[in-house]
Amino acid sequence: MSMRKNFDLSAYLVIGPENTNGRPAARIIAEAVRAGFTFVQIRSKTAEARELIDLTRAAAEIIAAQEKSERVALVVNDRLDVVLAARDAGVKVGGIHVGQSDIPPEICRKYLGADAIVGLSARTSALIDYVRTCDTSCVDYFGAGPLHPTATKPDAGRDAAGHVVTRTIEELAELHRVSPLPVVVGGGVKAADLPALRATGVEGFFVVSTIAGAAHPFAAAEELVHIWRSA
Ligand SMILES: Cc1ncc(COP(=O)(O)OP(=O)(O)O)c(N)n1
Ligand SMILES: Cc1nc(C(=O)O)sc1CCOP(=O)(O)O
Ligand SMILES: [Mg+2]
Repeated sequence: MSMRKNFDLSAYLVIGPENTNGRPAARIIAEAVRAGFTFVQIRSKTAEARELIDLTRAAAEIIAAQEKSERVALVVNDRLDVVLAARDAGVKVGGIHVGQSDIPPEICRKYLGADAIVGLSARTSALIDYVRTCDTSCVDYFGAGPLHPTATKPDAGRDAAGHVVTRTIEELAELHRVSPLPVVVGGGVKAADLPALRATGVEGFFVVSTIAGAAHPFAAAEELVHIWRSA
């Protein structure tokens, strides 16, 4: 079955080489997947294309080595060129995550095909109206945030006046109610946020630093997965 019909957003790792305090990103991906993370996004604002392709290949091999290729989705942030190059090299990469100012989802769909996963960051202003009315025909899920201000993405939630606007738990519950697509929420997410986030009904959480910056990434990942599953 194609991953597009079968992905699990519940525990979603976003990671790149600049997030790991000098440790290999591949090692942290391996630990998170072993701990039960269900979705991996390769995201780097500094790596060159070749480094991104290599990391995407390493992530796909890690997922396959744990016999989770049919259950753990792998996507690349922003870089349609990297997804295409990785696929051309035989790497099992499921799709792409794009934002409002990135390559349009319909172009991603056109080049990646019907089986690919295309994730879209929901617009931060007027979020609820946006997800209710936007064209979702070629999108598979929404990323929403930030739950808290975050140094990982200082522009997340920044409004025209330069203020960071975070999403409230009430807003996220409403977002879940009106969204035609599954929603994953991130931005400064920590273990203590998960029970309230789970109660909104959204399909999952995404994290960078709570795993990639942790002294013990496996333990951090296991804790998040356990809390989400038992909340
Ligand atoms: C799952 C998920 N949700 C939101 C984002 C943010 O995407 P975007 O707005 O395009 O910002 P960058 O990540 O490209 O800086 C995401 N990456 N993943
Ligand atoms: C990639 C990303 N997107 C966000 C959004 O709000 O759209 S916040 C974010 C970074 C999340 O990193 P951390 O878990 O370290 O806060
Ligand atoms: Mg983007």
